[in-house]
Amino acid sequence: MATNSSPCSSSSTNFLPSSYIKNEKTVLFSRFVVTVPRKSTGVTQIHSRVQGRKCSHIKSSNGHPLNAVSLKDDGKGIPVSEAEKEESTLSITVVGASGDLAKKKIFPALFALFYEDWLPENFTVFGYARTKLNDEELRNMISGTLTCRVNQRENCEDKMDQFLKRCFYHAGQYDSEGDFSELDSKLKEKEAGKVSNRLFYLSIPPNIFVDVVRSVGLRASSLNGWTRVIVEKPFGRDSESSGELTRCLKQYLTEDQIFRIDHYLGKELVENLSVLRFSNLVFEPLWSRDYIRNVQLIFSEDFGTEGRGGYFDNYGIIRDIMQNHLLQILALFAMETPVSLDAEDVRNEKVKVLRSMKPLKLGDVIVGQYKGHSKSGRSHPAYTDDPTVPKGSLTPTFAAAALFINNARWDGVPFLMKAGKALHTRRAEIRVQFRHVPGNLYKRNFGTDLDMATNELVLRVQPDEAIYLRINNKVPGLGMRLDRSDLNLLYSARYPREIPDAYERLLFGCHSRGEKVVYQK
Ligand SMILES: NC(=O)C1=CN([C@@H]2O[C@H](COP(=O)(O)OP(=O)(O)OC[C@H]3O[C@@H](n4cnc5c(N)ncnc54)[C@H](OP(=O)(O)O)[C@@H]3O)[C@@H](O)[C@H]2O)C=CC1
Ligand SMILES: O=C1O[C@H](COP(=O)(O)O)[C@@H](O)[C@H](O)[C@H]1O
Repeated sequence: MATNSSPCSSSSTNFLPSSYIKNEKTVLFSRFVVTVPRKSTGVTQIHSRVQGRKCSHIKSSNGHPLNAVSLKDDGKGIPVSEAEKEESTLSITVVGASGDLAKKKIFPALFALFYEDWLPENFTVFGYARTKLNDEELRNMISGTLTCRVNQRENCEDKMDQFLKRCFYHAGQYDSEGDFSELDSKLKEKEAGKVSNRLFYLSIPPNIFVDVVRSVGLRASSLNGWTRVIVEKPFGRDSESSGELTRCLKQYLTEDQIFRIDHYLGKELVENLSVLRFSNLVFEPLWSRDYIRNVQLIFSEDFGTEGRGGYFDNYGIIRDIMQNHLLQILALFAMETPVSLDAEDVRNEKVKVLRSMKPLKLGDVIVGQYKGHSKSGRSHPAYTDDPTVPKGSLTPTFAAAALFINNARWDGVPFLMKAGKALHTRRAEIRVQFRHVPGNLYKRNFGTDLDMATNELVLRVQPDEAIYLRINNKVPGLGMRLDRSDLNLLYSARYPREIPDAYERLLFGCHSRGEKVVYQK
């Protein structure tokens, strides 16, 4: 078992299986969400007017703006003036730049932010990993994954060239302070004496998080601006290992510098969940056990681990998808109305939901693992055929679970989570099934299957983002035939603009804390 006195090295991180929900709180910084441990510095939002525009600054409870916190000032923070902001630089280092997430999501998201002018004037992107590459090789590697918005292709090539010229690479070991010192020198060169803000995205396996944070903290943090580190999941395997990881990270960073993100909370439809519920009178009165029969949270992918087995096999689908992405959605869905949209208020309501949850029983869970099969002349390998998966592995790649919230609003309503890899389709949905109409006058028209006639509200998170409500209506004509139809808000029809990727929202939030978003509207 991990103890307070154990050393914070990767090899000492002892992961034990069980739930690790209880130790965490979720903070919503206006446009994105991070989880922080319970005793973290609180945040509050204050409003002021800058140049005639209303804007929000998020302040830490120590009274300083969070965006002024520098590692070297021990987390106490130094206020940054507007003039200093003009003169500041932003350096974004993608640690693990050679990996799957970096190539698929992080570099493309950074390019999209640049394309849309959401990055500051002075910025530099660095890739860091062990793989030996030079700047040009990094640029070649990522250029294939950068895409322009479908509806905004003008100057796309130019913009890509401009972006790639700002991308550099440094090869190094994750536990080498010397290698991070060299990175620091390269960063300083690009920052050219300006106030330097540094963002490190840890796109690496979790067993090396602490090594990197130590090296960053000791050798590559900013001396005159802020330093922030973004980590996604898995943030430990259970309560103890999650706490241990926090303790280790906090030896080198203050809480304000650690951004624990969940990229599902950056998805457009997940952001819209609260808007739908709290800004439309029609839904909130129905949002309880009185009207809702069950809630389904569904994640499926039509591809397998495909070389990510080394990571996946240690975690399985429950820790990869359910404990974080689906549980965050569940908490947002089920929470009471927060006092305000401020981070702390939303987080507090979500924590109450998690604390009211009935511990999951083995009998309420099923697990499975995908097998190989052939379809239309193509063969699809089994999970254990993946060379990165240990032979004979029993790690689940599919799970379904019924969860219950023991509170006045949700008592007895099953929240059904289903998640799987290598299934038939790729989709993520929230499906809300309502109760039957009591004494339904039209039941004869529906036949025996009353379930067919119940209303359903669906938030299709991806692909083809949509919100639709299944209702019953009369088929036009002299007879009385009923039909089921969808009142459908299909995003591609209503909003022809491409929807930003979740990582764009999160990366933007981490470097700006949403200030530009607030300025704009
Ligand atoms: N892929 C995804 O869709 C998502 C991933 N994540 C999280 O992001 C992080 C990165 O994921 P992903 O890119 O898929 O991971 P990868 O397995 O692709 O690893 C990223 C890089 O880390 C280095 N690396 C890999 N294994 C080791 C090791 N055992 N020891 C030291 N370095 C290693 C490699 O770089 P090099 O050898 O060049 O040093 C590799 O290119 C993980 O924490 C993952 O859980 C979160 C959400 C989604
Ligand atoms: O966190 C993860 O998410 C991806 C799926 O993300 P999406 O945004 O493409 O839906 C999943 O493939 C991966 O296993 C998991 O680690």
